[in-house]
Amino acid sequence: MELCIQVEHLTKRFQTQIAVNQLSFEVKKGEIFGILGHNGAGKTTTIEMLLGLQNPDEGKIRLLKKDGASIDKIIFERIGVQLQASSYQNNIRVRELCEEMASLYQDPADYHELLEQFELSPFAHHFVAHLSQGERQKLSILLALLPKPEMLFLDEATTGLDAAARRAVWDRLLLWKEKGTTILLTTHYMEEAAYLCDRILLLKQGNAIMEGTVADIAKGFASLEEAYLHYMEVTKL
Ligand SMILES: Nc1ncnc2c1ncn2[C@@H]1O[C@H](COP(=O)(O)OP(=O)(O)OP(=O)(O)O)[C@@H](O)[C@H]1O
Repeated sequence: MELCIQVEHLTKRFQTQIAVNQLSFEVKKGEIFGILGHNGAGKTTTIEMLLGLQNPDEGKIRLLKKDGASIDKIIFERIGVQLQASSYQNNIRVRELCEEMASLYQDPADYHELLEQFELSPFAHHFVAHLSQGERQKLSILLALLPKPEMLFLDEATTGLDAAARRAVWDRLLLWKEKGTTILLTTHYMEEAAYLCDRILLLKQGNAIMEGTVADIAKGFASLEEAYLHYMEVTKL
C-alpha cells in the first residue's frame, strides 16, 4: 500500500495558542481523506503545513515519499491546491488566468475542457473580479486540477456552491479519484464527507479525536452529522 502523505506529531503554535497538536495521520494513494472540525480546529493550518506555507513547530511530514514541508518544483508539478483565501490579480479575465496558470505546468489539463465541465465556459471572457462567489469557487477548483494532479488539496472547496453545483463538483472529484488522484479535503458539510471520503479525521482544538471510515465513525448514530456533533461535544481534551 503506497502512502501519499505521512504526518507524525505535527504541531503548530501561534503565540500561546496550540493550533495543531501532535497530529499524526496517513493518506493512502488513491483515497479521499477528509479532515472535519469546528471553526478554528486547525484544518487550514494543517494543510498549509503540508504545503510548506507554514512552518511546523514540531513533527514530520512526508509528501509523495519526499521528506520535509517544502514543495520543490517536482512536487509542485504533481499536486493541485485550492485554498480558502485564494486571491487573484485584479483586471484578469477567466481565460487569461487559466492560460497563465496552465503555463506553469509541463503537461497541463485542457482548461477549455475544464471550463466546460464546470459550466464556466460562458464566463471565459469575464473578469474574475466580476464572477459570483460560487463561480469563483468553481474556478478555484478548476485551477487546482490544471496540473492533472496526483494529489489534490481542497480546503472547503464547495462552500458557497448551490446544491446542484456542489453535487456536480463531487461527481467530478470522484472521476479524478477513479483516475488515481489522491484527495485531501476539508469540509463543514457532513453530506459531502459521507459522499466522498474513504476515511475521515475529526479534529477538535488541534487534536485528532477520531479517525476511520464514515461507517466506523457513524456507527451507532442516525447519521455522520449526529456522530460528529456527539464526538465534538463529549470528547474531553
Ligand atoms: N497566522 C495566524 N496567527 C495567529 N493565529 C492563527 C493564525 N492562523 C490561524 N490561527 C489560529 O489557529 C487556529 C486554527 O486556525 P485554522 O485556520 O487552521 O482553523 P480551521 O479549522 O481551518 O477553521 P475554519 O473551519 O474556520 O476555516 C484558529 O484559532 C486561528 O485563529
